[in-house]
Amino acid sequence: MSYQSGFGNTFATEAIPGTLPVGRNSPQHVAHGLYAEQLSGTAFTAPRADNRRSWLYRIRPAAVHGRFEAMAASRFTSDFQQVPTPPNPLRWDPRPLPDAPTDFVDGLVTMAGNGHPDHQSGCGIHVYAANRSMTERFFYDADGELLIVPEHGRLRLATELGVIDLEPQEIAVIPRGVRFRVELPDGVARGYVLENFGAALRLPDLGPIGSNGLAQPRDFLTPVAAFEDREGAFELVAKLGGHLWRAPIGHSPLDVVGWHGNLAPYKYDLRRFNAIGSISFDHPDPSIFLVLQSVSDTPGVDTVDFVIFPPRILAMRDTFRPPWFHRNIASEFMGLVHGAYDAKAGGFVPGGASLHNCMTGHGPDADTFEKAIRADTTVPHVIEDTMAFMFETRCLLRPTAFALASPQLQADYADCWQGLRKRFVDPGATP
Ligand SMILES: O=C(O)Cc1cc(O)ccc1O
Ligand SMILES: [Fe+2]
Repeated sequence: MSYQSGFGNTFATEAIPGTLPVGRNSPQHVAHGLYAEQLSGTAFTAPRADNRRSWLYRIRPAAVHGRFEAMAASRFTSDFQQVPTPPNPLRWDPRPLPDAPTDFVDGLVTMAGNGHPDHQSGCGIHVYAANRSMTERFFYDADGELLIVPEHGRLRLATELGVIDLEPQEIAVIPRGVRFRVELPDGVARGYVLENFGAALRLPDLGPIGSNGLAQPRDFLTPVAAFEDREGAFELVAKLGGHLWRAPIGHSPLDVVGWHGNLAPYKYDLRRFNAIGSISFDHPDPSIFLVLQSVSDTPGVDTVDFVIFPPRILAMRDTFRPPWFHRNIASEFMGLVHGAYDAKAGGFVPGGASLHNCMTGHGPDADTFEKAIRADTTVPHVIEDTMAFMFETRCLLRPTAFALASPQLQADYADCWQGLRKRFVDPGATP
């Protein structure tokens, strides 16, 4: 498997030499009898720094397929108004792996979200559990870009623009509209998906951190061109306007022999993240762990942030080192892909999830608190074997009816704080 390195770079790649036209995009005749097709991911007139588009040279244009018919209502949805959103902290155990044959698309269920794809704002948060590779079936999401976070089992993402091999602790991003299928090299797979309806994810500015640190551009990998020349009775599934549609297609749409441009899928190994933290005192805001952001029209207030909590060393002295108790305007959906999370002694396990919505009080559980106030903060504490993440949103994250009725929802989650006894000693009170 080979990749091209760099975030948002303009790439040029061909699986057959001489495929790409030189000095132009759409010659009268494309090499090898291919069709030229542009895929644009931003408005044609978007500023150059934001503008994303690629030119695809393919065996058949994307328009060659049968008529789309609506699929039955699915648990993979953009309907976030199904039920009122409770202010309770919510936490889920991992979803069991399926017994019945289930591919990646069938295995997607929506946990929460906000906004709507019609308005290009907000996001859907989904989890997948699958046990069957897609072979005769292809998918694209016109509603949003997909950030895939595997937790269990590897994925092979065969996309129009090339093949990405992905394992837990890595992530992949598939741009809006790019067709792909998902193979499961381990036979089973489970993980999380962020469907970003807003502006394409980008690397944050680093401000005073300087020109290096956090996720570094060269660690983002985009596949080289790879194509399939396959014919058969296949199916193309699309998500548009919050609904799933299916059309018959007589060939593999992964038939792009060469492409150039800056709109392309990519992967990133979260273990490459260069964590920055406090080396004096106090626990910093989690924005120091920002990997990718979808900026909104309000400066500094993102539609959605992808944040990770990677292995790191806590050196802060005379400090309560775990995350503080807090209430935020932002809403926080968390998942765990490896190990344990330092704010929760138990109950939050790989494949599980939690949701702390706007202004819902939360923080370290009672056990973590007790340990942290006893810790010797003159010595560094090495946090190893961990990889938690957060999808943090500007707007309320509304759980679906499915998520709230799920048998994996932990009825007793809020109990983890109820043992935080009163410690107050009023110095003015008579003993
Ligand atoms: O709630 C959480 O565990 C996520 C989180 C971590 C942190 O270090 C600071 C704030 C925050 O919301
Ligand atoms: Fe939080």
